[in-house]
Amino acid sequence: MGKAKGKQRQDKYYHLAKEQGYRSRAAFKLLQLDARFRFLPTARAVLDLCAAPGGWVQVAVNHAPVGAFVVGVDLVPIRPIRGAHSLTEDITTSKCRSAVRKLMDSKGVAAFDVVLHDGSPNVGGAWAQEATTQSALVIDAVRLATMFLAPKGAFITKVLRKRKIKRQTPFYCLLIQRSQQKSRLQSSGSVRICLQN
Ligand SMILES: C[S@@+](CC[C@H](N)C(=O)[O-])C[C@H]1O[C@@H](n2cnc3c(N)ncnc32)[C@H](O)[C@@H]1O
Repeated sequence: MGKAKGKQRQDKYYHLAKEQGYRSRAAFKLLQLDARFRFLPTARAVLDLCAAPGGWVQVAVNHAPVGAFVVGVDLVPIRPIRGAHSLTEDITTSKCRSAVRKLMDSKGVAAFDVVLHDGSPNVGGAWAQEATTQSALVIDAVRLATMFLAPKGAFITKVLRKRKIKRQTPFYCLLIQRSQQKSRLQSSGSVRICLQN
């Protein structure tokens, strides 16, 4: 079964996003995660990987402290969001890593307190192919998180899980980086977020 399109996508969260000025219904997934884990209110620097059209970036700007350094990265350009920076880059490339580092250096930022990843491959089609490509993106996001996350920082990623009816269900897990071993990420819990009517 393919992804819902057009009117089928216009559920409660689609309308709420329109009402509240969010660019995507995905914004409510991050709002639910933050309501549960409270990682944004103390985040002075947030990196959002695969961020277009920018719903999560909007949530990060609204819920992180005023003046926080918020960066969204995507293959496609993100329309400007007040209080955020954006990079048009492929997160699987070293060019992207260099661009993020350059922007951090220009602002005197040493690490991100929160790294977010809501990436989905830009391909329609077979579930297995989409899930495999999405898993590869998660690995690239973990690599970037390992590189850029501050000690005790939070990394949030989307992982697709297959349901009985063969549709993908986004599944988000929260990982916290260990403070004593900066290069290791330790899972501190996971949560499944489904936006339902
Ligand atoms: C579900 S959307 C993200 C929605 C976003 N969290 C929001 O709230 O607006 C998934 C995004 O992943 C991006 N993407 C897929 N592969 C990518 C890659 N290799 N590098 C950067 N972005 C990628 C797509 O361009 C798409 O914009």
